[in-house]
Amino acid sequence: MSVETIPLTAANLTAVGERVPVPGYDRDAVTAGVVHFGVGGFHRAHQAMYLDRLLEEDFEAAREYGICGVGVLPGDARMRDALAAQDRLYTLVLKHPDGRLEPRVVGSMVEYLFAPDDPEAVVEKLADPGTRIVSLTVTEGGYNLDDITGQFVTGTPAVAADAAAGADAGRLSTVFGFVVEALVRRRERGLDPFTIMSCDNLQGNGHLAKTAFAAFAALRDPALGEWVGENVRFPNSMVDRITPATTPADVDLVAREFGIADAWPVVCEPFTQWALEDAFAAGRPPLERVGVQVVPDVEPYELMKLRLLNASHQGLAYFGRLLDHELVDAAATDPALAPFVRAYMDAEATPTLAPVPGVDLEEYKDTLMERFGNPHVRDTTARLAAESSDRIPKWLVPVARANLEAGRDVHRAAAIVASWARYAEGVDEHGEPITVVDRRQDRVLAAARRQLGEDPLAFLRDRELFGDLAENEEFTTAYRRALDDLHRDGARATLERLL
Ligand SMILES: NC(=O)c1ccc[n+]([C@@H]2O[C@H](COP(=O)([O-])OP(=O)(O)OC[C@H]3O[C@@H](n4cnc5c(N)ncnc54)[C@H](O)[C@@H]3O)[C@@H](O)[C@H]2O)c1
Ligand SMILES: O=P(O)(O)OC[C@@H](O)[C@@H](O)[C@H](O)[C@H](O)CO
Repeated sequence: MSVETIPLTAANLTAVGERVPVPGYDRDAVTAGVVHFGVGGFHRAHQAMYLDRLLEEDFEAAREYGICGVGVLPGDARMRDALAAQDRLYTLVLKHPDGRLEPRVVGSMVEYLFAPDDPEAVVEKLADPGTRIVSLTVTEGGYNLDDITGQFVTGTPAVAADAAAGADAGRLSTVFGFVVEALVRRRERGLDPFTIMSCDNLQGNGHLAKTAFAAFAALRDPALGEWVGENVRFPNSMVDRITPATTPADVDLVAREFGIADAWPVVCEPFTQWALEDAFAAGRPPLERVGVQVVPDVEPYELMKLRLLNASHQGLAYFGRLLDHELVDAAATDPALAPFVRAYMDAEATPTLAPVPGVDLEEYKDTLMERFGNPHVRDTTARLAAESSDRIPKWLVPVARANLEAGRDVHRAAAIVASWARYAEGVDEHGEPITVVDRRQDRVLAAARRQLGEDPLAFLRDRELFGDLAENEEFTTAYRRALDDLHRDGARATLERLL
């Protein structure tokens, strides 16, 4: 028997609350002290969920830390419209491995601004005395840093245009332009700067954010760059919760299972973790009360997560697709791929890690394999294989480099890079096209094709992605062998040999 769906809005919350848990706190009394750039699936499954939990458990401590989401890209108009129609409420559905669904309506986002509609409003929101934290999930590429030099890339057209626009807010379009102009206005008005909190999957995400924002500010005025570097705090963090892109099937599921009409719910795994450096200038919510690990040094947590989880995701992505797996759980339980990924974790990633306080790495890896294998999350190998050129250099290449320096084995990391090169040829093992989604798509595809001709290491020669790995004989031998095997025998036989 189907029940009539209730549109998710603030006015309907009592009725919705008879079907799923909803905020029990007074959302009208929540003010937005956190401005978040990059309101996608992950932010809504993670930071917004923790703040919602805190609002529920300790309203007085949290009420000034509601969220104002900001979208700066044209594609964010969809999020603007979806959230506007439902008073910034959305349903978060945890998908347990046994099939159980755990829904909750999250209420911590109380404002949303679409920057192209009114750029000045974004700057003024940031400059508002009530804004204490500016958080970011703008993807790995969003920091605009050169992978080799680590320097901010000043020549990107949007960045150059924002630097030239300066205080003319109407012409701003990047996160750098908005945030730096707001910092200038705060300084002029005698207000303390806010804290900039990166929640992207980057090692030293706070340090990298500092490099990027200080360098952008220096483009406007070198003294301003120094001031940002010296006066703004940038906590590092490790964030974790596997959150696939929402599909139309998820929208249907929320309507069918819970009777809620939600244009853009979020689905994710039940696991969640956030290790956060306690480095806030203008106050912070007591997130430790809702399970966040507030620690003095985040680096061991970051390295553990990026090298075991995210780099293993790269191991699952290309081999998985070449084995015809659309879904990550199928890739992660494939009898040829699962032991390969686990062997990469054990033999190559783990030796590069320092002990992590309170974590048993063997248990952590067991849990990862279980998380990858959760059949209900329905994460896709296509999601994991997108933007490879932002991911492989940041997560996997550092593992290979550390092992080469220590004289340890690198053949599994080399094989994962080879699987990316094979994938980037754009054709699968049945001759069907593979759609490569990457901001450096042209370059990557061209290198993969060149490699099929006269130069077998053409793909690896991109120094921006791989540094000098193409000159390392141990790495190139393993890489060429894996690639030759992939071409001659296919992914399954290659994985079997690698074991
Ligand atoms: N999805 C996950 O499982 C997960 C888990 C941990 C961390 N993360 C981090 O969160 C990031 C976003 O993941 P998601 O799943 O929410 O993706 P998503 O595609 O759902 O959302 C990304 C958001 O970032 C915005 N964005 C992208 N590039 C930008 C730029 N250059 N400037 C400003 N905004 C930009 C987009 O407009 C969108 O709003 C990841 O790149 C990763 O660093 C994701
Ligand atoms: O989202 P990205 O681009 O950083 O990377 C893809 C996945 O590896 C990532 O989203 C993981 O699912 C996530 O990091 C789990 O916490």
